[in-house]
Amino acid sequence: MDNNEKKIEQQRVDEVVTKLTDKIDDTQKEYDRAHDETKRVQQSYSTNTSVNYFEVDDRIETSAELQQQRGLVSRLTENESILKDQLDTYKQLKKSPYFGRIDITEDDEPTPEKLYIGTASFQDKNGEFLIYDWRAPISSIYYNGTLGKVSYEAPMGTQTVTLNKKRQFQINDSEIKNMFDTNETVGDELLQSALGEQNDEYMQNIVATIQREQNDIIRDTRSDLLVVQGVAGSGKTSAILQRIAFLLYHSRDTLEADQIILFSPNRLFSHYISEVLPSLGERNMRQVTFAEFIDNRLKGINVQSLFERYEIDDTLSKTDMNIRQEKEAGEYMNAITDYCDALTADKIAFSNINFNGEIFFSKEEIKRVFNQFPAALKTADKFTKTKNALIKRLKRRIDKETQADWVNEQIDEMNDERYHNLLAGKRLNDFQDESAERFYIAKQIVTNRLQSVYDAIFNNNFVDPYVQYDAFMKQYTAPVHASTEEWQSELNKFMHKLEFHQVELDDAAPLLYLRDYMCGGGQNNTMKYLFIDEMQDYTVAQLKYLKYAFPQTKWTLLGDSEQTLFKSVETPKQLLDRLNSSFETKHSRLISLLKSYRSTYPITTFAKSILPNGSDIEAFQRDGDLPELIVTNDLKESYDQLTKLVSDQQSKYGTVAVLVKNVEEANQVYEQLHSKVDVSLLKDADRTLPKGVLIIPIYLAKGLEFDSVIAWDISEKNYPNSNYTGTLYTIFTRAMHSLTMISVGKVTPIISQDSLSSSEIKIDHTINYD
Ligand SMILES: Nc1ncnc2c1ncn2[C@@H]1O[C@H](COP(=O)(O)OP(=O)(O)OP(=O)(O)O)[C@@H](O)[C@H]1O
Repeated sequence: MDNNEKKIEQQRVDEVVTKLTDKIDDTQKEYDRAHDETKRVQQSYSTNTSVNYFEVDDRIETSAELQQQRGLVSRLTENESILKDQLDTYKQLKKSPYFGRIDITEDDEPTPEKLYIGTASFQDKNGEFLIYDWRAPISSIYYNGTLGKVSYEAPMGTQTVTLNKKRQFQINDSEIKNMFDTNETVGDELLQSALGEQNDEYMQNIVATIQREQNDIIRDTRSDLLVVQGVAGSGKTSAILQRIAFLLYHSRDTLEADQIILFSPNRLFSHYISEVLPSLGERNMRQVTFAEFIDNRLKGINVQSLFERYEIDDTLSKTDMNIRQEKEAGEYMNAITDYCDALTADKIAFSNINFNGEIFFSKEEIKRVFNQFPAALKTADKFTKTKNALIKRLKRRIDKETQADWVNEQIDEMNDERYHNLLAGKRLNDFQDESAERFYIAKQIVTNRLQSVYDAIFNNNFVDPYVQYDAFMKQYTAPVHASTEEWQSELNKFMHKLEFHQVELDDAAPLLYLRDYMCGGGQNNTMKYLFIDEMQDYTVAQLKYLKYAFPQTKWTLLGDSEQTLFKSVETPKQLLDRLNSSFETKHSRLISLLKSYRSTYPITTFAKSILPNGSDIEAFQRDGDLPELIVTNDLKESYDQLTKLVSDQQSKYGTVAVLVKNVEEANQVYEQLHSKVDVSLLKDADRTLPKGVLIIPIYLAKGLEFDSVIAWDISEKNYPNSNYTGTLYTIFTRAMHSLTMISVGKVTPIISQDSLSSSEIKIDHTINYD
């Protein structure tokens, strides 16, 4: 591209930057004013709270006034935070105002228009768009269209225009570093440069280089079940995050970030992706791991985590596996639905509601209440009616208790501040006389005291879900995958573990479903979108429970069936069949991503060579060193090699990870290394990635990436058969620029002669196949 053209573009960048600078100054002033105002109101608020409360009228008036002031403060704070967000956006734009330009002509408008596309929109004083937000309807042309006639979806329907030019920019610190004209979705040059960079603690946004098939995922607003099967490094996680940013923009009047929930594979991952949405000017969605979600709903019980389960997977018997399969299937959940629907009062495990060590509502009383409702009602409806009836009874007992001596004593001894707090929200005219006010205060005191009884009713704590689940299992006959005796011993195991407050992961979703479905609770109707990353790690039973728990959400599921850990790899078709049979949706869509962007060409080519269907995977053309395999004679030699390797890689790359099979191996490697080189051992509870070389069990590294990966001990002993193909594939594909493998003795058969002949790697010791 000629220099003159670049000069003209730089001039435009300069003009936009000048306007942005003015805008930043104005917004800063506005922000300072807003900040002062908030401070002023807050100060007067705290002066007001110190007025005296001796007179009844004063007390109530003060309370009403304080309510008003609280409202004002919260409005001002909100305004301040909007201005702060705007300031941040303008400052970010100033560094890099845009990354794309499209020249278009509309059919009825002969003069071409130049539109510039960036991470947020920016208008000048006359309302003219100097930058279009990448999520604006017209910006989709940038990602989708090749030159010529193109169409895009706008609020008023499909629009068609002619795309005359597409230009890409790399602008750093207000200066154009590179620019290209292209006819492709987003040309290779920019992508090469983005992917060639070294990794840091946080994932980056990819809005400047979104690829066409990723754009389909990001901009889909029709599907209520969107399933993305994407190979390792194909941008699934990136696509979800940009999709969330897109949805927040597209439905900005009706959708808030906290109505979106993402189930992420582990806590490190949550931290890793935490900067993407803020870098696009959006708030983060809610994020939770499945284990956290379960723990929250089964308080007081220690639910086995997926990670704990991985650790013992090797030791399980065939029977254990069969039973697990039984409980993970959709049919098991269907059986629970049928069981709950048919429950009668005498089959329900009611329990007493206690207060202060004494029975407040006995289980017999609760059962009688339950039994008075028509048999034809659904079990959950009977539960709701029972709850309402119990709450009525509780209220009657509260009213009676207000006359008790202890209550009168408390009121007489109460200090002004507490009295005032109990009156919060009340106005002067709300009470006829002082005794009405005293009754109100007494009621507050008793209600507070009996809060735990109310909570017990509200949370359905008058039924024992564990006993009920046990009863369900007892009557559950003819398991498909296990014999009657095996099933019986499973029942004993469940109750035995429960004594120690433990529940296995396979039981968690069925148990929760039984509890919630039976009582009609545990549903969140405010959540509008649900995302699951690494969907291959979820069982159908778990997905069904989530479907029950979030009934109003649209679903986006992303995963890679090849990255299944510690079990044999399932084909995408099998995975999909499982999903399709448990989701009854109107608009479902499957998108496959076959191109892998994360790793260099040699690494992807090698990684895919170990998969049975690896040839479908397309490696992005990015140069790099060949993966290296070091085969040693014994453990000592391996540790020596590893120590050398760690120091060497550390000097070359920002992030280096030694990926191992499990915690035991991680501990052993750490023991050997930590006195010689700077290494950190990562555990399940860790939320952030420390600097230096990391030793990580593979299940904690899911979804993450590192400049350099050292795959520890990929020997036959450690990875004996194809059950581990997914595990090794996941390890290899965490590497962006460098992959080194160490094998203590004979190499795993997963790296077969065939796989070696279809890819190129550097081997420092002959592999012996016999
Ligand atoms: N269009 C793109 N432009 C720039 N970088 C991209 C693009 N698509 C993917 N990448 C990069 O490729 C890497 C892999 O992306 P991501 O983690 O989203 O893939 P994934 O499919 O979730 O991977 P995995 O399943 O292996 O965890 C990231 O570094 C991401 O930034």
